[in-house]
Amino acid sequence: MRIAVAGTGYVGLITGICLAEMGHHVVCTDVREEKIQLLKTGRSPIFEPGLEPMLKHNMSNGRLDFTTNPRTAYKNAEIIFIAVGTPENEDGTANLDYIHAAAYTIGVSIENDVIVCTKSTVPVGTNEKIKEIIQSVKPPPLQAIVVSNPEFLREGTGIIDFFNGDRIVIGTESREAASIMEKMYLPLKIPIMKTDTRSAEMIKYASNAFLATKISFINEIAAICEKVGANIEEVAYGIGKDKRIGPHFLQTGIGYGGSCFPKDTKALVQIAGNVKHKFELLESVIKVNYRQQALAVLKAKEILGSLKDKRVALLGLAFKPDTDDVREAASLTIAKALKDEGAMVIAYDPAAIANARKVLGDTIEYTMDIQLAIENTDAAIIATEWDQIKHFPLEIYAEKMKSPIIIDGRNCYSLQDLSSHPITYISIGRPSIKPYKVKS
Ligand SMILES: NC(=O)c1ccc[n+]([C@@H]2O[C@H](COP(=O)([O-])OP(=O)(O)OC[C@H]3O[C@@H](n4cnc5c(N)ncnc54)[C@H](O)[C@@H]3O)[C@@H](O)[C@H]2O)c1
Ligand SMILES: O=c1ccn([C@@H]2O[C@H](COP(=O)(O)OP(=O)(O)O[C@H]3O[C@H](CO)[C@@H](O)[C@H](O)[C@H]3O)[C@@H](O)[C@H]2O)c(=O)[nH]1
Repeated sequence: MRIAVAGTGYVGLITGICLAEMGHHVVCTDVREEKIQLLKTGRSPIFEPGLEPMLKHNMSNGRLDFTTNPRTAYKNAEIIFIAVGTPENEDGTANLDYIHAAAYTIGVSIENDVIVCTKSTVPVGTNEKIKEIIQSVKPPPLQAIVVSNPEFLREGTGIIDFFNGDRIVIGTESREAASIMEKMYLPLKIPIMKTDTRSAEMIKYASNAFLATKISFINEIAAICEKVGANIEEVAYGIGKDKRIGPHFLQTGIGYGGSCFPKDTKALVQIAGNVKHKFELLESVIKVNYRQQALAVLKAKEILGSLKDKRVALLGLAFKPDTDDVREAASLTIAKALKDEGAMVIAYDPAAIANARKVLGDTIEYTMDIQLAIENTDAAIIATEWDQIKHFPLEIYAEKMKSPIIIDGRNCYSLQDLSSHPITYISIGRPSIKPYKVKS
């Protein structure tokens, strides 16, 4: 099929490249000239495992192209995917400016009947608005059928998720469009659910809200475990064995970040509020997450006293491993809090330094070498469970740090491994090892 994708961010680019890999002819378009220029040279503007080789492969076989010109992208397209951003407004609602602009450009550009398929996460009713905007510039008889097709991929495993998703949701009132979309996805052999547009839009928010709820729930249990002397790892394993609960998304830590859970939970609270429903459960999930992101610095203060002039290594900047994305990452909250306390911060990350620097500037130091990061520091805070951090030898902490104190916000190390090292180790929801008070 001939497919166009609007937006070459995490979702648009992964979707476009994977559709080309399936054998479709794909043209991706973006308003950002520098992204398109980079992509045209076969390089990916984002760090996503496996993406660049697949990009190069499909460009060289002629199935994948990039342009800043929407008319070129949409010419003769049978399906246009919208994958532009829907960031949060100050009041927590979803900002739909990019969606509306993309819809308008589609309306202006199209010259044949087309399916417009929304991958972006959008509040209920948005697809109706998209249709309205397109029709306002391109009225019938030209037909643009709008379909909601929410995306469930995770950053860092985007390609795996595209080809092995748990389900594909197709939301439309048009049987014809649903069957074309179904045919397109059929080779993936992923269960397809066809539903109405509004339910499809809601499925996306409800999925993310539920997953965020699991995380905040386990973080609450972890806080109680610390006080009653239980071990959260044992507890999460024990409850996850119950098939009705399941083992996923029960990893405790310093909270969820990323471009989706924080904004989508807030947007759903607003969506509920708009219809006079106070979503109290989700409001608490969000509150718990703020508390969780503040935890690492509180624990550092408990053990070190004042953080003024203390040198602290911040290990991990990305909101999760295998991505360069720092949007809403706990590391940013931690870095700012440490600076507010007067600490000197040196951060390590294998992929996300450039993006973190855009937010934090030169308020902290950066390095891509863990040994350099921890050298002569008073404490190390682990914010992301990169493999490079999880497998970093404990004896080197003891050797290189001024005082070997690790505050592990992602429970990277097993307590047994710690017991043979002279390290003070504070993690989340588990007993602390050799904690001692350092006089400030
Ligand atoms: N990041 C994820 O893992 C993920 C997963 C599922 C769903 N989503 C949702 O998908 C959407 C996109 O997320 P993302 O992380 O890929 O965003 P992103 O910010 O990484 O990328 C969005 C891209 O759209 C481009 N753009 C903006 N306006 C445009 C226009 N009019 N025409 C063409 N391009 C335009 C931007 O320049 C940018 O490159 C959001 O609604 C998000 O909630 C994201
Ligand atoms: O048990 C867990 C699982 C995750 N996290 C944190 O939760 C955040 C999000 O992680 P993850 O869901 O793996 O990454 P995302 O790429 O943000 O993916 C989520 O958000 C996407 C955008 O909507 C959806 O498409 C995905 O289905 C959904 O998992 C990260 O900060 C993780 O550290 C935890 O703290 N504990």
